This record gives sequence, structure tokens and C-alpha cells, in this order.
Amino acid sequence: MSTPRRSSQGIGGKDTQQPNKDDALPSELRAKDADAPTTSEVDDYLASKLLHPSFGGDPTFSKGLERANENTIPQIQVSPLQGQFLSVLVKSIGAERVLEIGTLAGYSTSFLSRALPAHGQIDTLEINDLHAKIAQENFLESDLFPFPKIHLGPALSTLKKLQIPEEGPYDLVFIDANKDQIKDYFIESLRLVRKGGTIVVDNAIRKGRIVPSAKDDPTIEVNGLRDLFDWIEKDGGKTVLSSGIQTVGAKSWE
Ligand SMILES: C[S@@+](CC[C@H](N)C(=O)[O-])C[C@H]1O[C@@H](n2cnc3c(N)ncnc32)[C@H](O)[C@@H]1O
Repeated sequence: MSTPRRSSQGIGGKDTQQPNKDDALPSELRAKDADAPTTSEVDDYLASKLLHPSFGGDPTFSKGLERANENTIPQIQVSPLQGQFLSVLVKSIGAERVLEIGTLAGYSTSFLSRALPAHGQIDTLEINDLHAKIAQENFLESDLFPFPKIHLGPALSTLKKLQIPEEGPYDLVFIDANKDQIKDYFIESLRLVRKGGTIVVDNAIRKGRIVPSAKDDPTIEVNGLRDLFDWIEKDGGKTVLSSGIQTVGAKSWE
């Protein structure tokens, strides 16, 4: 396992800096077509066309973000389109039980919950009291059903104590917290998710820094992610079938 050296992040495990509007646009494309829209502009277009009134277009979801902002909670949640992608995922695999690691103010949780059937279950893990409090207010405001259960405390100890729900294992786990323990979160998630279930790991690219280079100076987040990728490589497909997707857009290259 590699040694942590430095961190580039705020508490949420994501860069707190606002992404530069153009920084995720492939330079090859920018060089060929200086007038090409930025990836954020494309996100705006897609959002204007695709956000559903009960999901990304739900005004209570936006109000939840405002409440988070008023309480100086960092704006490091998924984008509306990413959130709605989680909803699509929940529905397309017919998920009934979802586990989330990293609640923040409950924005992604709201998308996950809204996509579940009424008899479903959603558990979300958060270390920060204020984040949990605001998330709880946001869940009430959005009248979520199933109502997300917040487990306050360090995610790894919560995960180790968490039992497989009586109705059956989780169908989907969304991992979106600190990256330095991500391999452990992943392994615990494997214990809790059903065979054939889905685990989504957010922010696994670090603007490309996961790739070792001659001038390598990995952050603790990059080291954490590399530990996970090494584990998956070593597993050799015995336990998991995985893929990696680079995204661009309002949340930059991730
Ligand atoms: C990127 S934010 C989650 C964003 C949220 N999933 C969303 O998209 O709306 C990460 C969250 O993980 C929490 N977190 C960081 N370290 C943690 C830990 N060790 N245990 C539990 N939660 C942790 C942070 O407090 C923060 O609220």
C-alpha cells in the first residue's frame, strides 16, 4: 500500500475549488474549434431538456442546495444530471435497497430515494453533524419516501457494524466520501450488496492524476483510489466486473 503524502481537498473528499468552465474540454477539440461550447454549457443544455420535474427539476431539491449553502456546507454534491443518472440506475436495476456512503446535505440521497419503490430502504452514512442535520431537514422538505436513515459517524466503523437488511442485501451502493479509505468501503460494500448488485464509486479519476507519472506526487485521495484499482486488478474478475468512466461537464473532469 502506498504512503499518503498530501491532500488537495476539503472535508468532503472533493476539490472545494469551483471548476474552471473550460478545464474539462479536451484541448484537441478546443484547438480545432475555438467556438465549441464548453462542457458546462453542454451540461446546461442537457439539464434544460432532461431534468424531470420530480427529480432534478424538483424545486425542493434546489431549495435543499440553498439551505446547504446558507449553512456554509461545501457545494461538492453531484450535479443535477449526475443525480438524475443515479435515479435512472436505481430504476433500471429495479433496486429496492440502497446504501450511500457520504451524505453531505442529502442531494444525491434525494435522487436515490425518489427512484426507489415506497417499500424500499435507503441508508446513508455521514461523519459531520451539521451535514446530517441539514440533510435531515432537506429530506423532510422533499417529503421523501422511503425516508433516508442517516447513520452518523465515521463510515468505516458504521459499515463494519451494519447488518444486511432483513428484507435482503442492498441492490446498489453509492460511495462518495473520503477517498483514502475507499478500498475498505468497497470491500465492506461487497459484504452488504447482493450478488449481481451494483457499486458506484464517484470521483475516481482526480483529473487524471490516478495515472502514475514520472513526476508522481500522489495525494492521499489518489493513493486511496489506486489501492482500490490495485485490489480490483488483483481480484482478476473473481469477485467483481468493473468499469471506469471519465466524465466532463459542470463537475469538471472526474
Ligand atoms: C462529496 S460529499 C458527498 C456528496 C453527496 N453524496 C452528494 O452528492 O450530495 C462527501 C461527504 O462525505 C463525508 N465524509 C467524509 N469523510 C467521512 C467519513 N470518514 N465517514 C463518513 N462520512 C465522511 C463528508 O462530511 C461529506 O459530507
